[in-house]
Amino acid sequence: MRRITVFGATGSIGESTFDLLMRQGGREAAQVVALTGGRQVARLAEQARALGAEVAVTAYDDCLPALREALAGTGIEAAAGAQALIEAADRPADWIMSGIVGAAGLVPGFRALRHGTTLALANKESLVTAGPLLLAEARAHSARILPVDSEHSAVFQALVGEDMAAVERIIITASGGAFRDWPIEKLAKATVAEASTHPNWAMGQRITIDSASMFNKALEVIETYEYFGVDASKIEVLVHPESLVHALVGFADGALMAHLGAPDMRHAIGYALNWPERSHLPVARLDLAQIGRLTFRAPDLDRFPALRLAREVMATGGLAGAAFNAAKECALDGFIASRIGFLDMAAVVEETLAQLSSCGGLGKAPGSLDDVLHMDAEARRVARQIIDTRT
Ligand SMILES: NC(=O)C1=CN([C@@H]2O[C@H](COP(=O)(O)OP(=O)(O)OC[C@H]3O[C@@H](n4cnc5c(N)ncnc54)[C@H](OP(=O)(O)O)[C@@H]3O)[C@@H](O)[C@H]2O)C=CC1
Ligand SMILES: CC(=O)[C@@H](O)[C@H](O)COP(=O)(O)O
Ligand SMILES: [Mn+2]
Repeated sequence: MRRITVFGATGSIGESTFDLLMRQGGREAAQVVALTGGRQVARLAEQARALGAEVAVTAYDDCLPALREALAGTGIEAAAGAQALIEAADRPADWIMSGIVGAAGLVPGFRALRHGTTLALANKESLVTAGPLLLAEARAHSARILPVDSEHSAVFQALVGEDMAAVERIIITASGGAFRDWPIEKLAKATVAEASTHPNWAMGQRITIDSASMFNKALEVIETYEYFGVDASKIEVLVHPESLVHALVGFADGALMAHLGAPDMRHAIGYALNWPERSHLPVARLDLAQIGRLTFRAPDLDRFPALRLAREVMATGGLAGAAFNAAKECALDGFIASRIGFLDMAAVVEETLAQLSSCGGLGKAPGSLDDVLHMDAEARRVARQIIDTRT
């Protein structure tokens, strides 16, 4: 039986993965090795029981007693903390979902690659912060990374059997998020509750707010750049409010291959789970006659400066992606805590990059994961200082 581990099992990606595993036969069809979560230990224990996992891991030490209690008498091991996440990554598995949110997902996923696993990568931050290192690690250990972010899964699918040399452009779509049509004056006063509602997708709060600020799309442009290895000038963002076309690939002969599907992450997760085959998935089928029309427009870089910053990050290269992501995570924390306003998030990230750039070293290629983690910590320190001066 295939051995499977899910990092971030209690989150939005994790729950969709859990749903598919259960539908595909649960413990009868797969040997579930490890399930990991954070504070939702009751749910983590429930999932571990349902799938007969070998071990359940919470990221937080103070959650361990509750997890142990919830798993008492089941024979399922309970563990906690950063080291336990690494040990979970070291348990041999054929397929691993990387579904932790934020840079916290980098180390466990990176570690799993050394065992030659197939890593289904939802955690876009891994590629943004350490793309070249991650891909090199996969190559070194004959491991495989399959993209799970909906746009990147769509591009991956459009590229099957194609020659990368014939790719003229990659277009990833953006819903435009909660504030697609808001004027800039209104954006300045946007609340956390308003930013936490996505027009089309049901996702975790952090990516939902990133979608509203377009930081999600900014991360995804860099993710495209790192994963598919195309020149930054070939990557375009297209606002598509319906979120039915997920990406398009343009070829040398002028053909545009589009990927369409319902806004349901079980498609991209299921594709990675069943790859290289396609199996039935419980996602809605599109009735295009009923839908009638699809709309597209160019993104507005004045209201959503994150997209402009992503271009600067790609031009700088090296450790700029790690700094960008870390500053963005701190700015997002600041917004969620109502310490800074919605538009301040981009200002904090831009200022952090400017300060780090003036110190030099932002464009230096990381020699190891330690270099990435060091830049991550440094960018958080600078971003927090900037947030402090604004509050
Ligand atoms: N949701 C979606 O549809 C999509 C998500 N993605 C990407 O997938 C990743 C997960 O997103 P999403 O599922 O929305 O996020 P959620 O916030 O819904 O879930 C995050 C998961 O990670 C756990 N977690 C949180 N913080 C930590 C930490 N510091 N260390 C270890 N585990 C932690 C959470 O545990 P707990 O909840 O128990 O505290 C939960 O299991 C992100 O990188 C996101 O960008 C990409 C495309 C679509
Ligand atoms: C489902 C998925 O892949 C998300 O990353 C999605 O792209 C978010 O929607 P936005 O297009 O609004 O950022
Ligand atoms: Mn996406």
